[in-house]
Amino acid sequence: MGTEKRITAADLSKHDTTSSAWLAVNGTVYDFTEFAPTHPGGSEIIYRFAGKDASGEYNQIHAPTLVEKTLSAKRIGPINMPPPQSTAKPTAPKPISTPVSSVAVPDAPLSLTDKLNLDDFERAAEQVFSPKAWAFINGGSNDLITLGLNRSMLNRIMFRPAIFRKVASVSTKTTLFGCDLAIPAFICPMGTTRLAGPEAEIAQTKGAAASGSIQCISTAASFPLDDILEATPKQAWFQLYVNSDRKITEALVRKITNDGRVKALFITVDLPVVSKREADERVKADNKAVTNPALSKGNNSQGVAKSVSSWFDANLSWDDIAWLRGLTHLPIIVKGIQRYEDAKLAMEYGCDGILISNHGGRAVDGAVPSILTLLEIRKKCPEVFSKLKVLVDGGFRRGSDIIKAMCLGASAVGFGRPFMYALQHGQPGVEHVFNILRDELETGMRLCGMTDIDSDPSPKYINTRDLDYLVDGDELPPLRQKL
Ligand code: HEM
Ligand SMILES: Cc1cc2nc3c(=O)[nH]c(=O)nc-3n(C[C@H](O)[C@H](O)[C@H](O)COP(=O)(O)O)c2cc1C
Repeated sequence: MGTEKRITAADLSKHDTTSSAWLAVNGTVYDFTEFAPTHPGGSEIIYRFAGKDASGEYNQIHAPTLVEKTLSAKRIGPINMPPPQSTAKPTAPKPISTPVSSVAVPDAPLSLTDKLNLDDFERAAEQVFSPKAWAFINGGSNDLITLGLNRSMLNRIMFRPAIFRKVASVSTKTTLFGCDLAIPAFICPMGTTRLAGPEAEIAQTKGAAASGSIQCISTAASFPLDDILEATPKQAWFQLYVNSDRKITEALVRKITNDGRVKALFITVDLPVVSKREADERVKADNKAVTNPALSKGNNSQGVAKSVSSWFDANLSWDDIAWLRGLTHLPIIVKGIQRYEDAKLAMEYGCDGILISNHGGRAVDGAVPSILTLLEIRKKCPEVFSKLKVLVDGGFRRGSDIIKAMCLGASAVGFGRPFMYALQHGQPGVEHVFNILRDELETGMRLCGMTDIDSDPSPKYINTRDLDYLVDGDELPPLRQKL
């Protein structure tokens, strides 16, 4: 590239309109004119940086390879000015102990190995994440009611431990959708992951593999899908947001089907439209340092959540399961089940599984906490469990929480935010979270008198009286043979 003509800052600044929008990203100028209206994060952010260097904003959210791969045909050339010093608050997380970037290590509140539980990761994240990252990741919708209930309801289930059960040796292994799992836990799909740490989904997929588990890759991942799959040694699941342009989704589903490493397809249905996330909006409103007045459409206070959701298809229906089925042979799992009637419909429409989820309290606020939906499905339509795999996420933070869900018939539990907080430490952080969960799971099983997570869990091991009155129905019949 030595002889390539360099673009000057003056050249770049002339392309600051919707009809010619050039942006510099990491030393290279690209023509974003055609791409801007289709940008999943909204066109406004692109236009705001038209004619300018967007590296600071871009790198918080996306991996360097994303623009290189997506817009290689629109590359104009190298820029001859250094990337600007960000005028916004710093947003890249600062590592605590295991450095994941060249940022200086601050006074360490807790080293990685000193972190004893998943809440330790959350507390540390609050200290080291930028305000924007913390608001987006930790936040939920409206008054955070469902966010809080997800966890507090789990805490209202009590164990009924059995004694004299020869628990010296226990097995936490399971198999799901053709994947062997060391514990029945997986990394939930999460978008904009790079806000939490530069290695983002790469660290998550490698960390999951090293721990014998699996990541469900989000449609809205920070890294290009190819990069994540290349880093995935064996197996991954994929989460689908259906694009209003169905052709884009069809190509994507065919691609992941043909890849071979993707073993299951999760279609997310609990967020047909954008939800209201106020912490997120407030931080965004605070961060108006760089604007392009010529292009401003008046409202640039929408937060990360609002802008990322504008490309979702809000017209999905149960009939679209047949459309998906026509595109892939992979197991299809509906993510975002929040009532027993929909669990039954998923069964009737031939889905292979459901993931009970309210998006971690990020969809409609006031929705039933996930553990209660699981209880409701057990009481109202227990037949679902023999036809479908039932997974659950939302507020799970302990190995013992996994046992509670398994006792109610779940096949596996998803963990979201803890694996974002783990990214402070990159891959070692992800592995440490899995280690903690496995250790807590084994200990909890032994203390409850279980030896095999696949066959032992049953309602006999838990007391749900504190929740039962919230769902009417009969006493729970056991699902598994051994009590
Ligand atoms: C070819 C290049 C790009 C691609 C393929 C791309 C893709 C995406 C995708 C898929 C999302 C949605 C993430 C989610 O739902 O969690 C997104 C969000 C976002 N993108 Fe991009 N993007 C590109 C360029 C840029 C550039 C140049 C900027 C900065 C000027 C940018 C800033 C953002 C921001 C800030 C969000 C999150 C929403 C927000 O904070 O308002 N992107 N982008
Ligand atoms: C920062 C963040 C981003 C998320 N992005 C997605 C996504 O792209 N697709 C999706 O289906 N769910 C997404 N979710 C929801 C998670 O998959 C999962 O349902 C939820 O986080 C589980 O709750 P927990 O965080 O309490 O464990 C996201 C959650 C968070 C916290």
